[in-house]
Amino acid sequence: MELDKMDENDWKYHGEGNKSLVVSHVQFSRVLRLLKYPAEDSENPPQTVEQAFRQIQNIVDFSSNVMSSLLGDKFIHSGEVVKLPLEFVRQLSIKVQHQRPAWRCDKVMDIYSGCALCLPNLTSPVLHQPTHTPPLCIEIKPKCGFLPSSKHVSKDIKTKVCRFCMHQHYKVANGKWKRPSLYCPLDLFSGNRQRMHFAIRHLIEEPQNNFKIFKGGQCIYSSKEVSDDSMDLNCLLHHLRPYFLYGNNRINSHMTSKAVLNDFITVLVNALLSGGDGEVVTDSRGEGRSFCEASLFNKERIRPGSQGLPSDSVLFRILQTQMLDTLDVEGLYPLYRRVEQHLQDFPKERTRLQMEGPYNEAFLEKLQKCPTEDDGSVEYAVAKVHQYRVAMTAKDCSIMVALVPGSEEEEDDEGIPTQRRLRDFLSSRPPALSYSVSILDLDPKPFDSIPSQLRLDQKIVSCYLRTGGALPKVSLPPHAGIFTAAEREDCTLLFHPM
Ligand SMILES: O=P(O)(O)O[C@@H]1[C@@H](OP(=O)(O)O)[C@H](OP(=O)(O)O)[C@H](O)[C@H](OP(=O)(O)O)[C@H]1OP(=O)(O)O
Ligand SMILES: Nc1ncnc2c1ncn2[C@@H]1O[C@H](COP(=O)(O)OP(=O)(O)OP(=O)(O)O)[C@@H](O)[C@H]1O
Repeated sequence: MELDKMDENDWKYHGEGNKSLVVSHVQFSRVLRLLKYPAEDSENPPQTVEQAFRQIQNIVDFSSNVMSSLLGDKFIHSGEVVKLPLEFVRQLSIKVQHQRPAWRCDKVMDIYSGCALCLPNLTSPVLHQPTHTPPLCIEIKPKCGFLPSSKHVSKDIKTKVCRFCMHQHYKVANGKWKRPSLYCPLDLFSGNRQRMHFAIRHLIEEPQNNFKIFKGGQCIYSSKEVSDDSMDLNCLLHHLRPYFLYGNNRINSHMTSKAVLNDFITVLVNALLSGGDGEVVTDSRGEGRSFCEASLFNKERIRPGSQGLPSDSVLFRILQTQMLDTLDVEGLYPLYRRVEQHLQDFPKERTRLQMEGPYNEAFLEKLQKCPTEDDGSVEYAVAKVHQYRVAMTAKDCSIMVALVPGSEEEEDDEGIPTQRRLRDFLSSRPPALSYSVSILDLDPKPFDSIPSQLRLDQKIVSCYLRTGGALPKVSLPPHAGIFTAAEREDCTLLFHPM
């Protein structure tokens, strides 16, 4: 990529979150992630070029020096900061504007600094061998996978119903989403295949901002708008079918929709549990803390067998990092206040305590060497705050699973199709799809955001208690003709046992 010869026509809108907007290159497997600002700041840049550059460099450092050590560097692509011509950025901003979802337009793309993060495009991985069917990439934002056990938790409900499930009530009540999602992160993080299947089914049913599917780099399935009435599941099935035709099905092209979805979810569960030969760790969330009372999964249906995640799987690593939040925001807040007071008294300490970075090894050491007991020191409080911020990042990151079909030209040394291809073609087992797993969106969460996180926590809990945990019936997701009422009761009716 030649930075002095940038042409907006080589880039297209790819997606965005709350803090950044992403464009992808039309030819190469690269994306540019640009900062966003509140629309009211659009006339005056809210920070200088140097500050914007530092903000993005902080993201790179936090990802490569801190999160990658906790999550495993095999999952992480930290990217690099690039300085783009301002005219290119302005033209790009005009070009992508009409493709942006209306509900994200309360923020505008940064057109002043010219700084961006350049990353590999995880939705169109570079292939060693060409395939007729393009890679399928599934993005999951799993959110928090455990119930807090901190003694500082003031409302019992927080130890029974997970934050995501409670938050759904608040989001629907406030119009962020029209319908609630019945996905429960505790099922996804359980390591139990039945529960994971159940969780993914609900992500498909109501993706919100937690689930997207890309084919050949194009988003083919997501919640486009707040008011989106129904996801076209049939259209999704049409896209998925070619990846899951095998054995006799491949010959007569017949496969039921349920079988296609079932195979798709099975492959996804396999990828999420993969990661080498790591031992399976019994549920690290502790006795009684691994089930959310709001999940519709029927516990009695669990077949004996695997419970817990392989220790080198992506889900295990994310969960362990999330669990660095040992105090819950309620227990953390007094420590935040201690640090805040200290910084007011000694402003120069902000640098020594690395409140805004640099995110280097010393920062990682600070949070890893935190004493177990509170000795009243500011060092203890800072270490807990740093741990909490890292946990917040892990609670808000996304997983990208890339599924790559075997190459059609795959041959052994003598030019004969490999045994595996032949076996897949003839057998009644799903064809081998190779997969790779990455984690994205590993930005540091600002120290100053802790008070608003406490306020949001309080609002979510009181909204849930006010409604008694009951969701309005009319707002339940439609099932696009695929999920029947009986299937809602029992996931095993829809999805075959594995
Ligand atoms: O607080 P939460 O759990 O609602 O998470 C926010 C996300 O909302 P979600 O519930 O996932 O829809 C929110 O996502 P959306 O804008 O809703 O897509 C952001 O990821 C936000 O992070 P940041 O402030 O942009 O760094 C996230 O904020 P924090 O991670 O800073 O709390
Ligand atoms: N390296 C990448 N390759 C492909 N797509 C990406 C990449 N990074 C981000 N994206 C896409 O862009 C979207 C927005 O990116 P990202 O989640 O990093 O934004 P954000 O503003 O930080 O999100 P949040 O709302 O969580 O703060 C992602 O959901 C994903 O679909």
